[in-house]
Amino acid sequence: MSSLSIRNLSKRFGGPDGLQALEDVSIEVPEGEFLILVGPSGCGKSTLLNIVAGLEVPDTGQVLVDGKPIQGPGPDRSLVFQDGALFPWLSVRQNVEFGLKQARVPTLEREERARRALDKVGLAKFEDHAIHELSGGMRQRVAIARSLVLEPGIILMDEPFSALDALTREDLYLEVQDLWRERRSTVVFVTHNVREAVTLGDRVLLFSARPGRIQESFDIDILPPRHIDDVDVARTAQSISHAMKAGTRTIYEHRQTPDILLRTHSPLGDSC
Ligand SMILES: Nc1ncnc2c1ncn2[C@@H]1O[C@H](COP(=O)(O)OP(=O)(O)OP(=O)(O)O)[C@@H](O)[C@H]1O
Repeated sequence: MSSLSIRNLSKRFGGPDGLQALEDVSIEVPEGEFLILVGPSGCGKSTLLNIVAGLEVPDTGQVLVDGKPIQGPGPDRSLVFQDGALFPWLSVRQNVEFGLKQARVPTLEREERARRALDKVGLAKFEDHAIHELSGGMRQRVAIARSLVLEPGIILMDEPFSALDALTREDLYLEVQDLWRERRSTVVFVTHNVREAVTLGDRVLLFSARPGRIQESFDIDILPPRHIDDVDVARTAQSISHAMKAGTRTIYEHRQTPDILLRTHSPLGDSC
């Protein structure tokens, strides 16, 4: 478990006249917090996660893990992507072992740790399967096992469930809550789905439309385990959605461009 400090991050793509993706974002994530980032499409959530993972370099600002500035990617942080980003030519267990192999962990220990991680996500019986034999939900479980096996202080998750059907997602919400209660990893999780955010998070940070800044912070005090259909979850999600729509409207009105004024749908699509 590690703490994460994000200090005054700004990021622009495409030079001085380019696109300002993030502007002066600062976030303190204490050890063991499950933090969720939500916000309109294109507000810089993935950019922020990539900077924390060490895959992007900010223009200004700093990321510190346990008080020390990061120097690129490291074993203290692992990233779970939307599509799992698994290697199709490797078996399920080989995928989970991959990071351990890179870290030169001895073969027997590697196999043992991979089996334990697969057991935790309910895939013990599938260790020798090929990736193409798995359903979408099973693939995301492999991606989670691959992240857990490295025992990182911080797990970064970028819309890990957005490509899954509703029932599979609901199962995974419960599994993630169980795993997290057991391990208490520090998690930063990006989603478009406000109900998902409230189901999983200790705290939800709402980003403004681009350039991404923190618009509002919501502490989620609903007792776990939470289900996405719980009344309290729905009520809290609704207030976050309202805040998001109000923020987006304010920005649109401020810009006063006709194409934007014509826009009527929610920036969250169907998920809010
Ligand atoms: N490597 C890049 N080069 C140029 N522009 C980029 C790059 N990465 C992101 N952007 C732009 O920066 C802005 C923020 O992108 P980002 O993916 O971080 O937003 P997001 O909030 O995660 O969006 P979504 O919710 O739709 O996934 C977008 O306008 C995007 O097109």
